[in-house]
Amino acid sequence: MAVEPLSQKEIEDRLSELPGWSPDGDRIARSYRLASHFAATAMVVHIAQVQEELDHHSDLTLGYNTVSLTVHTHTVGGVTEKDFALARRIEALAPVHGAQ
Ligand SMILES: C[C@H](O)[C@H](O)[C@H]1CNC2=NC(N)=NC(=O)C2=N1
Repeated sequence: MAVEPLSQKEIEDRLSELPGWSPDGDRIARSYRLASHFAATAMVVHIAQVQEELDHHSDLTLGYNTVSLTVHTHTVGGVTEKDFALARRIEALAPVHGAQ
């Protein structure tokens, strides 16, 4: 997969198709609210499985009933298609966990 940094317009276009995700400096970011701490923790484990599968990892914070994460591509120090591929996979698994 291409790992060239995306332009601001390319990032904005892709974010427009990912409700809840937003630009955050040289990253993209999303926060989820869940029904309990255990639900949030289970979602973190699921995200970790997907990240290992993709070999692409977010920086993630587990709160009482929240999961907050940012994603960027370390090797280029910016946002690439790999970040959006991970974001889409996280969006796809979020409903399983009742994440808002
Ligand atoms: C060696 C390993 O494939 C690389 O370090 C991977 C691991 N996970 C990664 N995750 C992210 N977000 N960016 C990377 O450049 C990256 N590189």
